[in-house]
Amino acid sequence: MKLSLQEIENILVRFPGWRRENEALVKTFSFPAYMDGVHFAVRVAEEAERLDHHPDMLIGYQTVTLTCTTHDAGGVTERDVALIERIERLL
Ligand SMILES: C[C@H](O)[C@H](O)[C@H]1CNC2=NC(N)=NC(=O)C2=N1
Repeated sequence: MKLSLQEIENILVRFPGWRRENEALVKTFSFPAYMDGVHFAVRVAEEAERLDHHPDMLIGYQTVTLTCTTHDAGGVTERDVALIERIERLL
């Protein structure tokens, strides 16, 4: 079930750097080099497979931007929160 705007705001307090953009949770991660971001993206992909919940990933030169939304629900759900929790633990 989609979380309300208020629920999302309350959750975001626990996750520095994450923001809400429309119907998604978004964060841009910075890395010293391009391949560091690529390796991070692979680890995120492995975690996503474990959870069966998959973020959109944009790999930049020294950044990776993750966009987490639940397509089936058309917005942010607890599945996205579980995913960003796991992603933060990868760092
Ligand atoms: C059957 C399977 O659980 C669903 O198709 C999953 C897979 N990964 C997914 N990932 C995301 N981001 N949103 C979804 O709705 C979604 N659905």
